[in-house]
Amino acid sequence: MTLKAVLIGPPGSGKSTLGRLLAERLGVEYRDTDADVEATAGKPVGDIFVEDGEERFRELEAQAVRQALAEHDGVLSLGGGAILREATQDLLAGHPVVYLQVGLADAVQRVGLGSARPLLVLNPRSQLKKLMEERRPVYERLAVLTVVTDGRKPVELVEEIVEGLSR
Ligand SMILES: Nc1ncnc2c1ncn2[C@@H]1O[C@H](COP(=O)(O)OP(=O)(O)OP(=O)(O)O)[C@@H](O)[C@H]1O
Ligand SMILES: O=C(O)C1=C[C@@H](O)[C@@H](O)[C@H](O)C1
Ligand SMILES: [Mg+2]
Repeated sequence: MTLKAVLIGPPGSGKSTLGRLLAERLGVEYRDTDADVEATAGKPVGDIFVEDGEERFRELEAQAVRQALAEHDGVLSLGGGAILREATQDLLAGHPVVYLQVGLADAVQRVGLGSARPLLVLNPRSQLKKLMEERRPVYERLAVLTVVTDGRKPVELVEEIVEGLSR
């Protein structure tokens, strides 16, 4: 078995939600680098940001992506900012990378006002807008398939991914 899909996109694009559903649909294992980092650090992503800093989180994240790409068969969802590291961008070449695109309105609605996302604690709307604008070119460049998720149901999106990757 080989890696079936790597999901990338900003917070709220649905990487974790669709990743789980896609893996179920394909009958393969699901893995999420945010969960891998939390397991390694022994604490939630938010606590790593606060106690150790974003740089430390990015270091752990880069290692988690490297390890997952080397050993995981199935569907892999990346943390929203994992693609910022050049080494990670290089590692993703040749993999079935799917960019989950989402507009600001839907993304804001989906992430809500919860504080589980450390980068969005202060003024989530403007933080999200800035982050999405900065990252969009990277997401687009790395993807072999782009799926527009606004107003679409997760189950429909999973079918679109399966179809898009089989072409
Ligand atoms: N297509 C969709 N339509 C409506 N709600 C959605 C959709 N996709 C995801 N959601 C909801 O949006 C929220 C965020 O989704 P999810 O956690 O999957 O995003 P993520 O891309 O993994 O974010 P992060 O980068 O923070 O890990 C969840 O509450 C989820 O149920
Ligand atoms: O977009 C980001 O930079 C992040 C997204 C989440 O998946 C987590 O990896 C963390 O909250 C940072
Ligand atoms: Mg997620």
